[in-house]
Amino acid sequence: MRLLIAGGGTGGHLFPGIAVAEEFLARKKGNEVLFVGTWKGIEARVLPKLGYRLECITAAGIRGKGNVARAKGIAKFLYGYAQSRKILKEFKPDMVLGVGGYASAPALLAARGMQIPRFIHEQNAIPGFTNKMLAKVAERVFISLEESSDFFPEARTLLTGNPLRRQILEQVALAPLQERSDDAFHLLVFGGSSGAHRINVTMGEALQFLQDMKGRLRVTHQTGENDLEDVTAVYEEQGVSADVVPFIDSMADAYRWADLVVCRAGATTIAEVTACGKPCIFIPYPHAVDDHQRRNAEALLKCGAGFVMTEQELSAELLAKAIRELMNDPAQLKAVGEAAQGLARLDAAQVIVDEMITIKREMK
Ligand SMILES: CC(=O)N[C@H]1[C@@H](OP(=O)(O)OP(=O)(O)OC[C@H]2O[C@@H](n3ccc(=O)[nH]c3=O)[C@H](O)[C@@H]2O)O[C@H](CO)[C@@H](O)[C@@H]1O
Repeated sequence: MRLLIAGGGTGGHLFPGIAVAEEFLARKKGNEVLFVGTWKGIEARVLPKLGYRLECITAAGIRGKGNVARAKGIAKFLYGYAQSRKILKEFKPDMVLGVGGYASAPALLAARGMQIPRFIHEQNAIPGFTNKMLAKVAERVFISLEESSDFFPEARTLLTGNPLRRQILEQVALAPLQERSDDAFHLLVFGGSSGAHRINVTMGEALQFLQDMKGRLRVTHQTGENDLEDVTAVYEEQGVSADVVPFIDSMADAYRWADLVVCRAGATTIAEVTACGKPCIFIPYPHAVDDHQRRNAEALLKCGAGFVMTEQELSAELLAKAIRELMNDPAQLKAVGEAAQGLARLDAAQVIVDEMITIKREMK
């Protein structure tokens, strides 16, 4: 069978797509996957390295901008639609899965015109415009969180959770076997797939308040592309041992290593840290559509499964205080990690692949 996966832009959309691709390819020798995305998206950097085929189309948002930008968006959409039809004719997929992001709309709509079964996956509690629109033409809408069911037609919506990549699932299986030999404290700081400037700056400033802890503190800090040099310099100045990188290829290794995580609260990040049972201080991105990151984080806070600091309350001193307290309270860290793990759902990719294959067979 052949599966086309459309969308991306950010890691939060792309990585669940990769998780479904892994599951689909593992089902049967000879299964094929093709991704459709854009050159600007994270997919153009990540997929070729992993050995996946990627076709890039032209796509852009067409909502809520000035008239000129809107007209340009529509023209790009129509061009992307024509490109998608051509790709579909050549690849002849049995089914198409949209994972959100600009490229998913032209590809899914072209699939509709060619009567190829179509599916979408929504990662967030509050769906974006593209998925709300595409739900009208999808055979099934797979959702990660109960909250988003209100936005989609009940009869065609299935709660699956957010698909996790094999590297993360393997980490989950390994976790109980791992023991640490040193008494260093491992802190992982990352700001979603593109890094977070505010987290970079605040964490850098927090180091001055953690001087008494620096004997034990080891940090891995993902900065994104822009702040790498500045953040590296701050750790050096403050004498805190750190591995500062623009992007982490193996998040599974990073999670395994970490005793505590400071991060944004994107949907895919949440799915991963809960699966790995990691205690986190979430700093939600305040400009995410409908403030959905805050909602994601608060859902965990409510269950004692994470800590939350909004950007409004965030300060270097407060962040340092929270880190220090948790460094000195392994019992609390353990309890919060376990509560997080209790919320994880691990079989999303399997359920999605099962459902797509079943529906494809029924439609024959
Ligand atoms: C600012 C914004 O609107 N962000 C959205 C975007 O975020 P973003 O792309 O940051 O999404 P998430 O936080 O959900 O996921 C990040 C993904 O990137 C991976 N990763 C991250 C850092 C790294 O160095 N290496 C790496 O592989 C993580 O393992 C994870 O798989 O899409 C998500 C899913 O639609 C939304 O919930 C987020 O709100």
